[in-house]
Amino acid sequence: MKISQYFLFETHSPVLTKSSFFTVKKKLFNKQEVCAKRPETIISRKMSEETDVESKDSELVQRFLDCAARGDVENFEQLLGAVDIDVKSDRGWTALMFAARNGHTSVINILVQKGCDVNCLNASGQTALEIAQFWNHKEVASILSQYRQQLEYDQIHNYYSLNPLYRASDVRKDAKQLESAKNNKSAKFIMFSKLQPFLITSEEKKKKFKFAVFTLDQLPSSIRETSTLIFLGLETWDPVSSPWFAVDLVEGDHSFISKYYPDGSFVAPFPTTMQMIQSHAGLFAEAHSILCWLDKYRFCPTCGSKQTVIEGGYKQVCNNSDCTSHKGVHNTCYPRVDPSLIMLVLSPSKKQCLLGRQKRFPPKMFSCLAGFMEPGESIEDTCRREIEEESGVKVGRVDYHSSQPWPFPATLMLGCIAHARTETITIDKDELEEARWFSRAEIAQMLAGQHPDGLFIPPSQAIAHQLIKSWATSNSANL
Ligand SMILES: NC(=O)C1=CN([C@@H]2O[C@H](COP(=O)(O)OP(=O)(O)OC[C@H]3O[C@@H](n4cnc5c(N)ncnc54)[C@H](OP(=O)(O)O)[C@@H]3O)[C@@H](O)[C@H]2O)C=CC1
Ligand SMILES: [Mg+2]
Ligand SMILES: [Mg+2]
Ligand SMILES: [Mg+2]
Ligand SMILES: [Zn+2]
Repeated sequence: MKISQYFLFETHSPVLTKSSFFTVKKKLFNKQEVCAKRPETIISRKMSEETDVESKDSELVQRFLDCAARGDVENFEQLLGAVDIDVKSDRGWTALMFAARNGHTSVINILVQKGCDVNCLNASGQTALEIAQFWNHKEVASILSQYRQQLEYDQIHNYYSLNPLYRASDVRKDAKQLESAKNNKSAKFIMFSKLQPFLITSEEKKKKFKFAVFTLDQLPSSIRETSTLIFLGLETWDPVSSPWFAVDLVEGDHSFISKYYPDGSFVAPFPTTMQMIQSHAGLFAEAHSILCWLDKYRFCPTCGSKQTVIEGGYKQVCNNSDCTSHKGVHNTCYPRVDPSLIMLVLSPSKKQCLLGRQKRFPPKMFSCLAGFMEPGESIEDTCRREIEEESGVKVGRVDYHSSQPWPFPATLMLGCIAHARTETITIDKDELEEARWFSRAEIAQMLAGQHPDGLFIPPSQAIAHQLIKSWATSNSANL
């Protein structure tokens, strides 16, 4: 039997002595463990590698890389757009690396302007910059190092966070403005049914999905009366710019959809939305999180009464006028977000990083450790607690890296770099199947899809990938 301490609260206020909580000691009986399976959220390896595998096979890719290697600008430009700009050869070499190897400044300039990934690593852990430096192509090295410096000053934007809209909370809080936005001739509407988005294939970027966008005159008036319309925002800060709405379609006649977009379909959000054009992935994150909240919080969490949806789906007010949710910090009325930590743990020597495998991961995939923030915790506390719980490793300093909305349904991933004080690993078998330290060289092989045992990390759309990559590419010469 253990002796435990209890902190006392009375109607939400802590019972305090002069300087501390008033505590009582009480015998604690054996705690019953309650284990429930989390819903499957497998990051599909197939999705992550689909682009690579298909294009690797294609003759187009060979020609693209070959033109870059030979500095054949004319033919190279013709192939741009037909293949993924960062497509890799079998040894993990990109067009940028081939051009850097042979000092083709003109190809380098084109690739950089088109937004290629200058931080890619090949299977030997080299970036294009290091290849240019090794072969003494000074002009190429100078362009690449300037561009990398510029990137370091730019804000990091993770997938699902690039929402192009100005959210215009002033418009959604004003019933008159909201009504006129719904009737605005330039208004745009995207469709959901049972929390599934209606998507089409992008004409500009084949193999990518985007929303089918409807205009006001394409929308039957009955839809606007029967469905919930979520106000997503305005196209620009200008109040007369086009408003965007997500329509949650109720059961009924949806034939207008196939009339305009016969090739589109309602799809399961995960993992298909990982393959959207980035701006639409941002729209999806906003709309899907709100719709999931409206779907789950149908009654007032405080008193159980019915609620009324207002402010374009961004608020629900309790219909019971005596309900305490109307007073003070009425945070049950607004959409909820669950903060969660995801961290790349560096070994005390900084030469290795810690990755783990959850049972639900596809075979051979390793990722960063992650865990939900608990009430009353700081980011640093959550990070240290989750790492110690899951791996037994003790962490000292924690540095913030970047964040990512993870709209399944409304998690906010806070990405950190954690500095370990110890190395011994003892895994929590409920959470992880395996965890181990990886060297930079091994990470480079995984990033290039060249690990000898076929181990790999999540795709670039996941913040886990970005954390791992940013460590592997910073100072990659020390591999
Ligand atoms: N974007 C990315 O790159 C990655 C994202 N993630 C996401 O990070 C999140 C957290 O990771 P995970 O390792 O699962 O978390 P934890 O390490 O905290 O472990 C999961 C536990 O959290 C419980 N849980 C579920 N929802 C909540 C909540 N809202 N608040 C507190 N605890 C909760 C689960 O309970 P129960 O057993 O009752 O379900 C489960 O026991 C997940 O949403 C996951 O999908 C994870 C890795 C990579
Ligand atoms: Mg955990
Ligand atoms: Mg976890
Ligand atoms: Mg946890
Ligand atoms: Zn209520």
